[in-house]
Amino acid sequence: MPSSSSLEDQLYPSTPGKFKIERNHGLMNRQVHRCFGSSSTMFLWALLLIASTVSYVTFQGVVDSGSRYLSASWGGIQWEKQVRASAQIHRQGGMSVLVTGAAGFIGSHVSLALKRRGDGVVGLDNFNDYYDPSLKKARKALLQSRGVFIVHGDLNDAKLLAKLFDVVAFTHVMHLAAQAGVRYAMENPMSYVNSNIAGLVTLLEACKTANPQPSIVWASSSSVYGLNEKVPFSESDRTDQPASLYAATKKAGEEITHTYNHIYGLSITGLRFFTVYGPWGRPDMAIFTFTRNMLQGKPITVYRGKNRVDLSRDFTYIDDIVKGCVGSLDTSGKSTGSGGKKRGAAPYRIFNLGNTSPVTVPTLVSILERLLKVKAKKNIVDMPGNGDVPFTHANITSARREFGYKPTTDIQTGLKKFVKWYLSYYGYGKTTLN
Ligand SMILES: O=C(O)[C@H]1O[C@H](OP(=O)(O)OP(=O)(O)OC[C@H]2O[C@@H](n3ccc(=O)[nH]c3=O)[C@H](O)[C@@H]2O)[C@H](O)[C@@H](O)[C@@H]1O
Repeated sequence: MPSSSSLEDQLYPSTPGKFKIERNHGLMNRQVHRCFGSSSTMFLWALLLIASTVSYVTFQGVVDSGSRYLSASWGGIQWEKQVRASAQIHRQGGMSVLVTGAAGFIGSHVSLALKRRGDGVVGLDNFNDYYDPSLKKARKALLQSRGVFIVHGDLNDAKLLAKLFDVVAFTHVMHLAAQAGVRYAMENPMSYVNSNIAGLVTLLEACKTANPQPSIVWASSSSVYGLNEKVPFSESDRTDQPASLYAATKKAGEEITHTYNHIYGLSITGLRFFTVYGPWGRPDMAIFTFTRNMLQGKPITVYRGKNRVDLSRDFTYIDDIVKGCVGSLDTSGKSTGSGGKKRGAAPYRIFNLGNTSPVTVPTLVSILERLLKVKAKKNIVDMPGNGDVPFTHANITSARREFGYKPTTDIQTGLKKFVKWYLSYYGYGKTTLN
């Protein structure tokens, strides 16, 4: 039978602030005695207290795990069935690919292309509101109609990633989830750190632990070339003078993936995309905002570089990028590690995926004017120092040599396809395109 002092010990364990506690002891003793009267009733009260504490803790546990399943949209038998069905391979020698950012612009296109040729595809996306999530939901519906299931979850959810690798032995990961946009990094820097650094590491940790380890192809960016002036940009050019935090996080991603390749034998391919555009594109990008504003009769802001030089971009059409992504996956080579241990050297590759024909922003606007039959109201302003670079231009020799990458869509053709999609998606009815 515990003495009253042992109960007091539980209430007031020995601490460095002993003097104060002893002072309170007397008071506590008096209160305890007033409440409990005799030592036997005190014991009963003690039992009751312990029992209620235990049942409270147990109840909290149930509530916690219950709320995780209630709030998380993943887990359960039905969910696992959907994941497995989506990952099913329907061609000989096919692969099962986890596509992160599958409800995004490039992710949705790559997912569809892989599924179309018979590969297994499972998407992962957190459907954040960096831009209108209804567009992401529409892409999701499209993918769902083609048999691609998108898991609603976050890259930083290590438990979810472990579960996914538990349910499916993915052969490849196409990592396209990221915080994109060069200028938004001034507004919300931490979102870049969360997605492009922390999220990337969480994913790599899951990949390194997975057995078998998948091969990883992931989205870097042309922005890593930063303030370089030598054109066209080659993969071996310096990438140590980024102009935005976005670019810095992508550059960091290249270093981080190198570490995982080196230590754990993960096969890694980084793709430096050059201003990708096309149907289902990103609403934060210039082609999208220009089109929207011009159709709504609103002005557009056209940035201009130093000495009134026009800015230019190596705008690359989505279908060409998809071919580059699929080519990278097909030639990625295997990861060598298992159980978190490296068993040999694995490929580490970086490729530019651009169009090789830069176009100035004013030229872009004039093509849109012709296609939309609208005269743009242009505000021409000096390029603010918020992350932009004056020009980009890709050298694609490496990607051509490794997997026959050869962009075939010029800006006129690509913009025509984009505008056609835009008009139909946003209900502008039938417009004949020139
Ligand atoms: O290639 C890349 O690495 C990057 O391409 C784009 O970045 P950016 O080239 O800046 O694409 P846009 O935001 O569409 O801008 C295209 C051009 O239009 C200009 N622009 C943009 C917005 C605007 O209001 N006015 C304007 O003149 C920009 O200065 C730039 O020269 C993407 O937003 C990045 O996520 C991607 O990583």
